[in-house]
Amino acid sequence: MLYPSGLAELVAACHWIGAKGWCPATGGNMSQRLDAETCLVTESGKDKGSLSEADFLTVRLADNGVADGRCPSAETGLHTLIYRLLPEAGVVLHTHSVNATVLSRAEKGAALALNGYEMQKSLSGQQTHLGTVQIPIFDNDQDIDALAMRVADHHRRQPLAYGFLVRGHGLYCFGRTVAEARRHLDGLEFLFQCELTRRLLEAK
Ligand SMILES: CSCCC(=O)C(=O)COP(=O)(O)O
Ligand SMILES: [Zn+2]
Repeated sequence: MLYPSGLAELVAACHWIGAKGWCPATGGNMSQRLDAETCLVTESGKDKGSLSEADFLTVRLADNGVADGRCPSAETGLHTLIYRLLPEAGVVLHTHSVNATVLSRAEKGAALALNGYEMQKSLSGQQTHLGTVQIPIFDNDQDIDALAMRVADHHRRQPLAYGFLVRGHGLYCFGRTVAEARRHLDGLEFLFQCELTRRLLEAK
């Protein structure tokens, strides 16, 4: 297979994510849009911190179909949903960090509200710490189609930006490019760490 030029950058981002400890065991999955109809998605069950370009499979956005009989991520339906809903999305990163996993359970509401942090400006379009960034939280579900339907319903009422949490599971985040998705992931993970620490300190 001829790999697209941007894929090396995504593989490097996966290695960085692995080094950060945000994809323990075989957790997490990553993807990159190829065009209006297809994307590349990581093969299921791999260690996402030590991927190579050969570990990405071409998947159809319309029906999650794969040409060569290999098995893409069990959560492929969430990646393809994001590309269908957001034509500007070019890269999706899904991680299982401790902070995203714990905070998504500690917050019982339907969204995590982040405000007062300078690092909110790591998210495209955010210009001040005075605004509130709402990261939606969806209850986890082993039925990815059902989870994807809830995400799609939410998007129709309130368009997704940056990403969303899945309760007790992890973070999905996205960007137009690898660099933007990576900045969003780094920024959100920093904000999760701050918010979790703040809640712990203020609970005393
Ligand atoms: C131990 S990981 C459980 C499945 C999961 O949530 C995940 O992100 C990895 O699934 P994949 O099929 O993409 O390897
Ligand atoms: Zn997962």
